[in-house]
Amino acid sequence: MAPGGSGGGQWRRASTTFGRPVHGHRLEVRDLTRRFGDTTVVDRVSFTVEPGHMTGFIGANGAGKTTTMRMMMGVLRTTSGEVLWDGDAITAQDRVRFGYMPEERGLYPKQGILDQLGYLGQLRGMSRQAALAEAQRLLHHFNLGDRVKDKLETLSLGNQQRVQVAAALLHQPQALVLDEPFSGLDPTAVDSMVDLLREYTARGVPVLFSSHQLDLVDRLCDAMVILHDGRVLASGTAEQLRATQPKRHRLTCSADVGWVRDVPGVSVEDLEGCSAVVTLDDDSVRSDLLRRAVDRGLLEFTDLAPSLSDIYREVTR
Ligand SMILES: Nc1ncnc2c1ncn2[C@@H]1O[C@H](COP(=O)(O)OP(=O)(O)OP(=O)(O)O)[C@@H](O)[C@H]1O
Repeated sequence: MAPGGSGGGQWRRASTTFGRPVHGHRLEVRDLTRRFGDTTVVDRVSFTVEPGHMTGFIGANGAGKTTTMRMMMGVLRTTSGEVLWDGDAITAQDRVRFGYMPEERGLYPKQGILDQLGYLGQLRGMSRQAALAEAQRLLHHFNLGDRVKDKLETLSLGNQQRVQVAAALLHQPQALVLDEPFSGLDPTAVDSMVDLLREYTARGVPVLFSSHQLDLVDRLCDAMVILHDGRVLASGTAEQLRATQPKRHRLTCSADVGWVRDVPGVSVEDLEGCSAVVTLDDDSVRSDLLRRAVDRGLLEFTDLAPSLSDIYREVTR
């Protein structure tokens, strides 16, 4: 993903996700801004959700994620900036083909879930029969196959959440914009939701979802956008983001490694007995450090790849 946007009309070229070629659509926001009164809550936000990329949208409470997603979906007016679909200004017709799970959810508590999903599918242009068939498939996937006649309000909150996600997926959407789809789900429900979303990314569907669950974002995402006080602090694929971080290494010797503090060009992040986590000013420091370590019984010197959660903590510090 290219922070700050990229040229339009390039979506047909293949992009690669973990070596897997993917064709599909690309969803982009450019300089998106929203003010409420004198307060700017989304400030020139730019990022791209590439075809087939599961993109995590993360940031503290109030960072502006929901406001950004609402503008992307056209349910909230932008103050300035634009949303692009395959490089062109997005239209209402494009958005009809999106799957959107809003923060406020929006299904009727007192209506049977299959009935309700069938109706929603029809609103989105499906035949009733096709909508019911797809709704049943999705409900079955979420282990709700025996609850299809129940009213939404009789389901547990986690199960209601699954039905809300099914509603967003019903019409074979070409893009997914999901506001905290994993909140309140148990680990099994998370896994089955992940499986389902991967069906979409495998077909090239760009998926943007917000979450506070950094471990999950780490496990699931091809790319990430980090928002802080309405601004994008970092965005890109996991690989691109990792490349921006200082390289950390674990050094372990057969005796105490306190001496490592005195090696020029070495910064110690953590030290406990025979083991330390260090960063090096540059690559030339490595041979000096290793020479000294060999003299002191070197057991291990390994590169530590930062997790996306580490990157998040680093850039929002
Ligand atoms: N209609 C509104 N009028 C005034 N301020 C608003 C309005 N909607 C949102 N805000 C403010 O915009 C800021 C961003 O809110 P938003 O809901 O987009 O954040 P968020 O990142 O989704 O947070 P959370 O993780 O808590 O859901 C907040 O300070 C919020 O109070």
